[in-house]
Amino acid sequence: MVNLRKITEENFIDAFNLKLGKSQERFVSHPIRSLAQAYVYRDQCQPFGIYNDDEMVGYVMVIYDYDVPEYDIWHMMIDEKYQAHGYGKAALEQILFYIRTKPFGDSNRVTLTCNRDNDAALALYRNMGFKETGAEDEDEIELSMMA
Ligand SMILES: CC(=O)SCCNC(=O)CCNC(=O)[C@H](O)C(C)(C)COP(=O)(O)OP(=O)(O)OC[C@H]1O[C@@H](n2cnc3c(N)ncnc32)[C@H](O)[C@@H]1OP(=O)(O)O
Repeated sequence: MVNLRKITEENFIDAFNLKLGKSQERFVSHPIRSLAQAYVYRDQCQPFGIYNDDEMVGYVMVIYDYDVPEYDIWHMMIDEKYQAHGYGKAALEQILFYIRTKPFGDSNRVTLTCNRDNDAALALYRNMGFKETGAEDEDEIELSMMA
């Protein structure tokens, strides 16, 4: 069963060892880089390992933007050998459940950006109810929903 676990000293090496497909590396920062950013934003974000039972199969970070305010989903990835097993969809449901607990502040708005060529991720987000906001930055388009 898919579950989220906070990144701690117990599991950060497992996050370091997650692998993207070669063609996917341009779509998302690897957890190593993401965790460096998580340190910078440590008062407003939570990085998670995505688990199937006790096995780490992916990674994601939730960060609160106090200026909007809104919750943002950053750097979501499923290890290439575990993709297309339903883990991404199940993890996204868990992420929205976490955001509904409003861990950093009072907003139901959830936003992410995704490369316009990333068909798999765009299908996942659109199926979950995310809609384009019209904002874009180079190859990244912004999508948003109310949790
Ligand atoms: C905000 C951001 O972080 S954007 C960056 C997103 N991350 C990446 O691009 C990293 C590389 N990709 C991945 O890690 C994964 O492919 C993810 C996270 C996008 C999806 O995770 P997966 O576990 O593979 O997806 P899962 O098996 O749960 O499928 C969920 C939906 O995604 C879509 N999908 C998954 N794989 C594909 C594919 N190869 N082609 C098209 N659509 C796909 C489908 O809509 C699918 O739903 P369905 O099975 O009901 O049709």
